[in-house]
Amino acid sequence: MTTNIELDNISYRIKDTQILKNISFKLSHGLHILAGSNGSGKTTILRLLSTLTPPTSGIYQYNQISVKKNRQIKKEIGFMPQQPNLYLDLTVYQNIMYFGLLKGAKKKDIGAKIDLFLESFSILPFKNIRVQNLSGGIQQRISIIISIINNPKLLILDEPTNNLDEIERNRLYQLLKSISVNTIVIFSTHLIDEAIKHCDKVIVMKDGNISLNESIANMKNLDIKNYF
Ligand SMILES: Nc1ncnc2c1ncn2[C@@H]1O[C@H](COP(=O)(O)OP(=O)(O)OP(=O)(O)O)[C@@H](O)[C@H]1O
Repeated sequence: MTTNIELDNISYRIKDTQILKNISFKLSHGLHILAGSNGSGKTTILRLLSTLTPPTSGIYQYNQISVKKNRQIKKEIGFMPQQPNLYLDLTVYQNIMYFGLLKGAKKKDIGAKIDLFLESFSILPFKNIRVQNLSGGIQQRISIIISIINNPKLLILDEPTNNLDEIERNRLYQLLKSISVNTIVIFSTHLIDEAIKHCDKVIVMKDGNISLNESIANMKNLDIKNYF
């Protein structure tokens, strides 16, 4: 079955501050960019999609089932947070294995894929190094690998292009594009002009609302910057 998600009238408030305002949209497979200026609500909506943050009101459905009633879906979601959240005293291999097992992947499947992923992100030599000895950029790449190691049906990445050079970013876009053939992939980025060339759909947030939700094919006469 093709995965789909639907947000219906989702709001999120912290004390008296309304951060997300009555957001509704549907997503199915494909590569989606989430854009918007600083503070527009991108991280908040991505955390909500990942189920880490529950909405204050509204309904979030995953394959027509409320996520509140279906804890199993957490295993079908891959999430890369804006700041890597790794065990610093474990090695790269141990971190990926630990989080992969937590997400329900099998040890032998993780073992079979790990070197390929490390190689494709140019970090294979660091496989057995403790994370505390590695730069933020390398930790970022480990965090991307962790988000995809369990073959998620919904893959969410918060600013995955941070700390990556142009070659690595292009490799990432290709990887996400190939995953998105049968997976919902959504990522936030500030590199709109570059990322838009690789994506199927763009969602723009402005002040906690969705100001644009459009397929790239229909964007020809639209200037995305007008929606920021
Ligand atoms: N814990 C909090 N308490 C109060 N306000 C918050 C809290 N977390 C986020 N906000 C506010 O919610 C709004 C949305 O924040 P969010 O981090 O989702 O934006 P963003 O689009 O991801 O920004 P950036 O591009 O800078 O990462 C901002 O105005 C932010 O200040």
